[in-house]
Amino acid sequence: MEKERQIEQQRVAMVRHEISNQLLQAQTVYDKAQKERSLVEKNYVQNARINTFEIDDRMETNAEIQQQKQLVAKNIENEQILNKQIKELKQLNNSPYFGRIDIQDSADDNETLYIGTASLVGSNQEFIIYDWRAPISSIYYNGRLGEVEYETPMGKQTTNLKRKRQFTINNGIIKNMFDTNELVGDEILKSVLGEHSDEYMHNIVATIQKEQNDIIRDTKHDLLLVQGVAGSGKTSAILQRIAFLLYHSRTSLNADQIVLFSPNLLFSRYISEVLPSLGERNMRQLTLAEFLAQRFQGLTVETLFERYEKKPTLSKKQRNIQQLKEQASFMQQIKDYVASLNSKQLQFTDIMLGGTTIFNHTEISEIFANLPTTMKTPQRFFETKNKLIKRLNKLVNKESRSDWVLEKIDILSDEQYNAYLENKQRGLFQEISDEEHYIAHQIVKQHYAVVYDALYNNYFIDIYAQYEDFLQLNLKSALPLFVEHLELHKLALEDCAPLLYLRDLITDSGRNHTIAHLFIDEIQDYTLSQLIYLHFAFPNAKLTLLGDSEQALFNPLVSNSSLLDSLEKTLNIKKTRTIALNKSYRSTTEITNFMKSLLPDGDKIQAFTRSGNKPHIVFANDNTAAEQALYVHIHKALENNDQIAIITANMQESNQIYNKLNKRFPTTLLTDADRVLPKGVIILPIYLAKGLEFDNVIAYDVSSKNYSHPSSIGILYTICSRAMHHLILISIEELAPVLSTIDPNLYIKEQASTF
Ligand SMILES: Nc1ncnc2c1ncn2[C@@H]1O[C@H](COP(=O)(O)OP(=O)(O)OP(=O)(O)O)[C@@H](O)[C@H]1O
Repeated sequence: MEKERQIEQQRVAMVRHEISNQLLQAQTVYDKAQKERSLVEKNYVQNARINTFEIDDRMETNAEIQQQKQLVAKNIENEQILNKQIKELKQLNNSPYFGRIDIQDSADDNETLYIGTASLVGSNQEFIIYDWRAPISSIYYNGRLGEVEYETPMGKQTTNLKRKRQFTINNGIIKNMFDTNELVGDEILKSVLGEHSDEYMHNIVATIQKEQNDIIRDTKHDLLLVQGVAGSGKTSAILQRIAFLLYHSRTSLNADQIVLFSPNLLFSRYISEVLPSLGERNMRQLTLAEFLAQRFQGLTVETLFERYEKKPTLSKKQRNIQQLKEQASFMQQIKDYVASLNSKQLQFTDIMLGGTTIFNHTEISEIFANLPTTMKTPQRFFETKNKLIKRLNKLVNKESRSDWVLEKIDILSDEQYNAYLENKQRGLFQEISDEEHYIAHQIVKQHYAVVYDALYNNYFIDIYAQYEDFLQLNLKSALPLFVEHLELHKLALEDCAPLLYLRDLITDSGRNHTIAHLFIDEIQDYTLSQLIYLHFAFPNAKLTLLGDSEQALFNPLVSNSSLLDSLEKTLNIKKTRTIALNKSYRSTTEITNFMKSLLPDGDKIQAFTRSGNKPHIVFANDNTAAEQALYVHIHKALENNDQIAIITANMQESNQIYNKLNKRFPTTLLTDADRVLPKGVIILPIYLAKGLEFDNVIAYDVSSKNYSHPSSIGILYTICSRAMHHLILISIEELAPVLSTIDPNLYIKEQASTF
């Protein structure tokens, strides 16, 4: 093998030499392109300044400026392509590839292929490195030695896989090299997983596992539901999937057409480096709270976290109402309600400017009522809007002749006058009166801009009053609380999806047809009504939904099959596929075995063989003893590590611990507005730790006081599954029932000393 290693090392050197050459060339072209652009830009600024008094000159200048503008845009595009190329080459220079496959199509047709994060083509058009996303590269992830199949644009192909080799190359030096018959050899994976947690998630391109590869390369389904146990690589796989899709459909898909809903802002930042590390631009990323806040400006929308914090205080009646609003049937009721709306029911509202009513709600209502009843509500609404805009245009025309406007023109400075002319050059009008009329029109249009805005944005319907009407007819008991919230400019989370659905169905707006892929992480935290709305809001998007029903913090636990069943029925999607990931990679075997024993059906979870310490359960008789144990474990962890996460059931607990710790340690209490995970001691409630992982985790306090309800098992499981290497649970007085039933061999029992 040593000889082989030398040969491979020589090849790495040869490839790096080629990369350096290409890098130099690309850099030269890039520098040239940049110089050219700045020259064109300079020219453009000078031309734009040219005196434009003579009409002929002006027209010529305009054409020239347009041409230069296009030139600049083209140059920028070129530069972006070159920039991407340079980045890819730099990355390849450090680690040109991670895999090699030797294949044999026929007896005398042997081929050796190297696989890396991007492809590298030599001067004779030969592939020195294959991109991991190329069809042939899938053999590396999928095939055992022998006859293997792979998909190509021309259909299935078969070949004979003779050898599979894995590398870890750093700075051009082969650190590790294995020949393997495993799907992807455990050795390299083990060493990757043994590393410390990082501020940013890493890509898994070199060690993608077969089931993950299925998720990544699926292009046949419109709904892909990934149900994976904690730490099974769901998030990692979908980020790789995004990179794959961008490559697979590179002529028709760009990163702006992909939206990922992530559970919180910390997570958004945590995963933000994965796509760039694969040479791709990041998709659009947002949390549900951000999405809703954008749509309900002026109101304070309850977040999932606020709701979680107040859950214990809700009455049974409130909880029932909440659940009703979150079901698919409620959204169907909204749909039926809109379909059967009559003109009298529509809650039109006055459009005002300053203190003056421009359109009165009765006038709007009459316009709507006079439209043919054969038209559907959204069509009638649209026609009403058109008529209102026409009336406003008429008003603007009429008003532009009024005295106040003419007086205003008289006192305009040259600068203001030109600003009103916008792109229209002085003198393009035949008569001076035409120019003045144009200016007058502009002035009045500006005066009525807010009214135009209100019409375009459909503000002539009071959607909240409409929802009240709907509740009055369909769920009367929910009305008082909704009204009470609204008076305080607040909106409960469960009302958001139905309200948006109602608004969009009536106004035929709010939908984004350009999004081609919608990814939702932590799907178990979404209600059916939210999913129905998101599917409606992004009608052309294929869905990739991933979650772990066991990590349901906010909603009742739903099994995989019933979730898929409801999604298929309610979203009406035909081509669906579910993929289960049962192997957990994040934590050591000991931690995985511990956390799986918390679940009734935890047996399905397989631990990846990476050994470490058993978790500790610390039993404390009182608060003082628990705090002492906490200090000791923090000290110990910080000796070898620069970060430790203390995860609690809720914010109140986090707050209390923070007050105790912040004088002793560099401590940060995280909130839902935080994006950065600092070093030192970090304290956070479990919902903010979603999707994240830490070397060291302390779960505080795991007593029955916090975790006696059966639904809290999911919370404990989620907390424990955040730990990669070390897990400590501290309990005060009576241990949570679920923990007291765990096999004592799975953890180390520790008694906190009382001082
Ligand atoms: N094929 C793989 N190669 C290397 N590392 C992997 C692989 N799959 C998963 N991992 C690692 O395992 C850890 C967990 O992965 P990830 O966060 O994607 O899992 P998840 O299923 O989304 O977890 P959770 O639902 O618990 O938040 C990460 O550190 C990730 O890098």
